[in-house]
Amino acid sequence: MSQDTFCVVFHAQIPFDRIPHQFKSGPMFLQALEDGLKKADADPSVKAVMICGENGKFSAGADIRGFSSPKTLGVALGPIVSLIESSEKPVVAAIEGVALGGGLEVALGCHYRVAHAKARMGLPEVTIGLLPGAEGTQRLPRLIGVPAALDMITTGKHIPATEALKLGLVDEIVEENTIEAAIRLANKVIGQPLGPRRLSLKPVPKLPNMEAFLQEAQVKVKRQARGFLAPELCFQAVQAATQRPFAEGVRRERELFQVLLSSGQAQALQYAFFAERAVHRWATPGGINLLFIIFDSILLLSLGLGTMGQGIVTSLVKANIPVVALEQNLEYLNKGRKAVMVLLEREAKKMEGGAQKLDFHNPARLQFTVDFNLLHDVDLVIEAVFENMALKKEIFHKLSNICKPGALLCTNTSALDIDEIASATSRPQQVIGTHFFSPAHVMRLLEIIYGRHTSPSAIATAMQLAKDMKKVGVVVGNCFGFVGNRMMFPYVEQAVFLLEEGSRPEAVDQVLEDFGFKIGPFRMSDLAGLDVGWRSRKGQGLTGPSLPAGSSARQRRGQRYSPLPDLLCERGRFGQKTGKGWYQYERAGGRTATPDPWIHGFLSQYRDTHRIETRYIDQEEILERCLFSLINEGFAILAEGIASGPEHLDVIYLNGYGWPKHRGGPMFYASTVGLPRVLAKLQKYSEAHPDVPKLRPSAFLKKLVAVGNAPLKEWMSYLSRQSPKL
Ligand SMILES: CCCCCCCCCCCCC[C@H](O)CC(=O)SCCNC(=O)CCNC(=O)[C@H](O)C(C)(C)COP(=O)(O)OP(=O)(O)OC[C@H]1O[C@@H](n2cnc3c(N)ncnc32)[C@H](O)[C@@H]1OP(=O)(O)O
Repeated sequence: MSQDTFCVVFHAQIPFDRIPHQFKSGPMFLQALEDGLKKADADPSVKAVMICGENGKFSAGADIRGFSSPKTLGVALGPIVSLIESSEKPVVAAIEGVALGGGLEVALGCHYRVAHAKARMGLPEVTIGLLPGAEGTQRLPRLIGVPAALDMITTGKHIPATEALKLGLVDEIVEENTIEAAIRLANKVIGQPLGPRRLSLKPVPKLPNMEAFLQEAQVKVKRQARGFLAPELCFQAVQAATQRPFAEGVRRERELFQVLLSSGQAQALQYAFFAERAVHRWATPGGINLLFIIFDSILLLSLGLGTMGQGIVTSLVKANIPVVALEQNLEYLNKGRKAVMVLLEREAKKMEGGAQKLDFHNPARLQFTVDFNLLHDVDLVIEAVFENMALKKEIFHKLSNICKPGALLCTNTSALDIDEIASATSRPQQVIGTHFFSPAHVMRLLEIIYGRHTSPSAIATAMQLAKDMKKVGVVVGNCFGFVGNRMMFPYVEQAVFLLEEGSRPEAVDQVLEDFGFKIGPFRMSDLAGLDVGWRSRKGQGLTGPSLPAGSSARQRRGQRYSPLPDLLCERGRFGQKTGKGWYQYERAGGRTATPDPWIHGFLSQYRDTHRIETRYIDQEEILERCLFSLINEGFAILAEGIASGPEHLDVIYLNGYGWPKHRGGPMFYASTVGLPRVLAKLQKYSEAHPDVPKLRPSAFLKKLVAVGNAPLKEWMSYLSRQSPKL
C-alpha cells in the first residue's frame, strides 16, 4: 500500500505555546475534524486514517478559557470521538509531545495509538475542576482496567509513554519519527477486523473483588478531596462504566460534567491555572533589559546544610544544576551530606532512570565542602543559614568580598529585611531574597523578594532559577513576613484570640479543615514547632527578657496580644517534637494529634485569671475571623504595592500554605463571597474588638466596595500607586 492512500485528516495544534485563543476547540475546529473524517470515510482511495498534531505536539485538550463562556463545547467532542471509532477504516493516532484531556480522548477513539518515547499522556480535567467530558471516563477503563483508569482520572497525573505502553494505553512507542511509525502500523492493519479495536464495544475488565475495590477507592478519594468535588465525580463516572452499558455510561458522564461545570469549583481551579502562568509573565515587561542565566552551565553554591539547605540542594540536583554545598565545619557538613544523600536516594527511586539520571555521585554535579575559597567561582549563592540578622550580615559581607563580581547573592529568609542584609555588601543590586518553603525539595512555592536596590536582571535570574527548579516563583516586595507570612500572622492571631474567648484548638482546626485546609492552624503550629514563633517574638521584644517590666499581659504597644503561645513554650510544649503543644502526641516526635484535657483546663484557668467570660463561638465566626483578617491583610499588601496583583497572593497561598485549590486562593475566595460581605463582617468584628488593628478593614477593600464590588481582574486599576519595579 502506498502512502498516498492515506488521508491525514487532522493537523492541528491544540492550545499550546501561547496559541491565539480563537483556535481550536471552537466549533470551526471540531467541524474541520468531523469534515475530514467524513471525507476520508467517503473516499474509496483512502484505506486508513492517521491523526496527529502539529509541530510535534498532539493536543493539550480543550481550550480551558472556553469553559467560562456560556456556550461551552465541553461535550461536543464526544460524538466526534465516536465518529472516529466507528470509522470502517483503521484510524491510528500518532502521539507526540502531549496528549491531554480532550486530546487523549480523541486518541482513545482511534483504533491504534503510537506514541513517541518522550510523549506524555493524561486526563488532567480533575485538576481544573472537571472530568473527561468526551467519553474518556468510559473508554479508558475498558482499555487499561479500572484501577489504572481510576488512578489517572481522579489524580489527573501525566504519565510517560513508557508507562502508557506498560498499561496498554498505547500499542507502540518509537524513538524516531512517530508519524512514519503510525503510517507503517496503519499499513499493516488494513483489512484486519476493527471490532476488537473499538473500545466502546469492549467490556470493562473484571476484577475478582470489583465492589470491594470500588468501595475502598471511593473512601480514599473522598478522604483526600476534602470538599473538592471533581475527584468524587470522576470516581462516579468511572464507577458508571463498571455498572452500565457504554451509552448509558456516557450519559452519566455528561450529567456529572455539567454538575462540575456549574459548581463554581471549576472556575476557581481554572482561575488558579491561569494565575500561575500570569505570575510568571511579569518577567518580560516591555523595555526592561533582562539577563537570564542558563543554569545548566553555572555553578551554584548553597550555604548552610540545615533542613532548608538540605531541601534546597536536593532541588538543585534534581534540576540538574551543578552545586557546591558549603558548611562552616566538618561535623555539620557530614551530617548535612548524609541527610542530602538520603533525600536524593529517595527522589532517585521515584524517577525513571533513578540515581543515574540524577547523577549525584558525580563531584562535577554535587560536591560538599568547608572551603570558602570555592566561593570565587560560583555564579549564584543561596545562603540558608540560621534566621539571624547579625549572622546573615556577617556572611553577606564575606560573600561580597570573595564572590566574583557578577555573582548573584540570594538569602533564604522567611521574614528578614532584604535591604538590611544587602547593606552589608558592596553590591546591593545583586542581593535578593529567595524564601523557600519546607520541605524545600517538595514545596512548589518560591517567594522572590526584591530589595530597594535589587536589579531587574537579578529578579529575572531568580525567576529563571525557580522555573528550572520546577517551582512557582512569585516576585514580591520587601516587608516583614513578605506576602505569605504577613497574611498568615493575622490568621494565626485570630485563631489564638478565639481560644482566649472560649474556643478550643480542635474546634478551630476542624472548621478550617472542613473549609479545605489540610491542617488547621494549631495542628500546623505543632508541626512547625511553637519555639520558632517564640524565638521571633523574643527577637521583636514582644516576650522574654527584653519585654519592658510592667508590661500588660495581654497588650503590646497599645494592641491586643495573646501570651498563650509563649506560656505553652515556657512549659516546654513546643508541639510534635516534644510530644505536647496545642495537642498531645503519642510520644516526642509523634504525629497523631489528640485533644489534650490539660490544654482545656489550662485555657479555662487562663480565662479565669484574666477575667475573660467564656462564650460559645460558632463555626461561622471562627471561619470569618480567621479568613477575613488574612484577606484584609492581602488588600493592604496590594495597596502598598508589595505584590502586583491578587493572582500573586493566590498563587502564594495555593502553593505554599495549603489553601484549598478548589477555592481558588484567598483573594479569589473573597471575590466569590462578595467584597461587601467581607467588608461588613470585618467592620462588625472590628467594632467588637477595637484593639485588634488587623480586623480594621483596609482602605483599599473599602474603595473596591465603594466603586461597586469591582471584579477581581479590575482591582488593580483602582490603585494609583503601583510598585515601580513590577
Ligand atoms: C487531537 C485533537 C484533540 C481535540 C480536542 C479539542 C477539542 C475540545 C472539545 C471539548 C472537549 C471537552 C472534554 C475534555 O475532556 C476537556 C478538556 O480537554 S479540559 C483541558 C485538559 N487539558 C489540560 O488541562 C492541559 C492544561 N495544560 C497543561 O497542563 C500545560 O499547559 C501543558 C500542556 C502541559 C504545557 O505546559 P508548559 O509547556 O509548561 O506550558 P504552559 O503551561 O506555560 O502553557 C503554555 C501556554 O498555553 C496555555 N495553555 C496550555 N494548555 C491550555 C489549555 N488546555 N487551554 C488554554 N490554554 C492553554 C497556557 O495558559 C500558556 O499560555 P499563557 O497563559 O502563558 O498565555
